[in-house]
Amino acid sequence: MSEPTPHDGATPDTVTYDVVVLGAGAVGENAADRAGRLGLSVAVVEHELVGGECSYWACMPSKALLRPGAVLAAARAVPGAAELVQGTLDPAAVLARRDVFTSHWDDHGQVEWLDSAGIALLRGTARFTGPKELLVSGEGGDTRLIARHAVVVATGSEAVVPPVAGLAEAQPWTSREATAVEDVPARLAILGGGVVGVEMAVAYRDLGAEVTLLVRGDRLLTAAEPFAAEEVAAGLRDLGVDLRFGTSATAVRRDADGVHLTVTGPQGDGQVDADEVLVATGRRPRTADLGLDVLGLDAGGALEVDDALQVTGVADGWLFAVGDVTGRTATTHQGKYDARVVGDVVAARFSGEDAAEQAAAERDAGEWTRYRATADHAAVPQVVFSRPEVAWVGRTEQEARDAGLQVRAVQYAIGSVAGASVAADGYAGTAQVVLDEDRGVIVGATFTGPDAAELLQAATVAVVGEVPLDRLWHAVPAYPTVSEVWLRLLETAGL
Ligand SMILES: Cc1cc2nc3c(=O)[nH]c(=O)nc-3n(C[C@H](O)[C@H](O)[C@H](O)COP(=O)(O)OP(=O)(O)OC[C@H]3O[C@@H](n4cnc5c(N)ncnc54)[C@H](O)[C@@H]3O)c2cc1C
Ligand SMILES: NC(=O)c1ccc[n+]([C@@H]2O[C@H](COP(=O)([O-])OP(=O)(O)OC[C@H]3O[C@@H](n4cnc5c(N)ncnc54)[C@H](O)[C@@H]3O)[C@@H](O)[C@H]2O)c1
Repeated sequence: MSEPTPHDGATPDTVTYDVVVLGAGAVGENAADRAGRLGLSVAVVEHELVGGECSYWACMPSKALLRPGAVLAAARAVPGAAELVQGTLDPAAVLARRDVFTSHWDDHGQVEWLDSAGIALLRGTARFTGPKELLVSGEGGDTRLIARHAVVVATGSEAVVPPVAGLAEAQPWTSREATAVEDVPARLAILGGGVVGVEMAVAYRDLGAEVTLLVRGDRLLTAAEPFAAEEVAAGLRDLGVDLRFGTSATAVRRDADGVHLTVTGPQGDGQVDADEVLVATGRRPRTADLGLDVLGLDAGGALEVDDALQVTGVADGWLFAVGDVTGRTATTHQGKYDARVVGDVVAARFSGEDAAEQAAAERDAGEWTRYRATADHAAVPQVVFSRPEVAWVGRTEQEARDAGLQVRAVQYAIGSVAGASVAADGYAGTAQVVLDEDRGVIVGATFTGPDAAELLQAATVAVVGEVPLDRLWHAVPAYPTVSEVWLRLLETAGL
């Protein structure tokens, strides 16, 4: 391994590493790990908790909040078990289990992992002072940090609070407060019908809150198939969520009785009263304070990258970016995929003689090689852990048509397969594949229903592998499983 060294002739608090990763979220951690595998020295800089948003305020705590309600619903759908499941969730026990998943917001375990992987950790806030040069401001003072070869920016994203009169002053929740809650409010108002709004509406209904979900458009989850969004809307209403489409908050005020939202919608103007208001109106890349202007880049914007995750418009090929900060991926799994790619690219390009073969392979790399993040364009999986769950991969029918593909969408009611009827009485869910008629392959798939997420990987393999339908016909699903829907989809498609 090439050792980190004090910078020649510089002050003692200047350190140099081959590769510097900014941000130790799930994505930065993965990039750092792979970049170091061929011997480069790697440091990550982190100013909050090692593990980032996903571990402490996003994926893990939100799924820990959602899982108990899903289990309860599953038990209630099976007579014999249903009779034993009485009452509602125990919020204190749900939150206690959530606290275990967040390690009580202590990053000790993740720091140990960094250490075991040979990655140095610098605690503090990083800011560029020039190409490959950063200032890290931490509790112990400032450190000049030099990257010998490459910098990978993985600083993530943060919630946007829209400019609604009085909203910021009313101290709204973002996803951070919603996932780290200690006392469940009796009434929660949510702004935004995207993934965060939908998941938190389910979680807080499960925890016993009255939930009002305000959606300015006419549908939920705009990236999903319209039929899936409609099923989620019906599911929220069944749970007792007050779901209002075409409704915006125009002013917000907090007083001793809680928060009061002035809203305008199809029924005219009105007021929604709640104890807390959750803003779930999207996120922006964390680049505002990174000093990007010294590199000639726009502060506050996403860092645009190519398929090798190299930032476009920066000379000499030393700057890379991955994860939410790129605006290219918005999930942990896809960000980590890009992180594996960027780590391999950096290791191959900069490890010198130790990696001559890899360097040549990387130089000549094309689509679907380990050095190019091709799946980001064609096969991104997404799961919304709502009730019903929604899982999709690849293109929606409309996206495929917009891309000029000749497609046909084929649907099947999942509840009609034997495995689903065993899994739950009244299993409600839909499977759809989008078929490219010219090539005879699947370019997109969507599943709704209990545990729909677990149907997704088979679809992802089919899309990434561009498996011809007449070969897929030979992939026989076991009986009686929910996956049998694959056979029914192919039969419906005419095989
Ligand atoms: C409520 C919620 C639920 C979600 N659920 C899921 C899910 O179930 N599945 C899924 O795949 N995705 C989910 N996501 C998305 C997922 O959380 C993000 O895609 C993922 O966290 C992005 O990882 P990242 O490493 O790019 O950024 P982050 O996790 O935000 O990490 C960036 C790190 O950089 C640090 N940092 C920033 N600036 C600096 C600086 N200047 N100096 C030093 N350190 C800095 C930050 O402190 C942070 O630790 C969810 C998001 C939300 C909000
Ligand atoms: N299960 C998962 O994978 C998961 C879970 C949660 C979040 N995430 C990720 O986190 C990201 C952020 O989620 P999100 O739900 O905040 O964003 P989003 O972009 O999914 O949804 C934001 C919603 O807010 C609406 N909106 C925007 N501005 C508004 C305004 N001024 N007033 C009213 N409504 C407004 C939008 O129309 C949209 O419906 C997503 O990209 C998602 O991929 C993933």
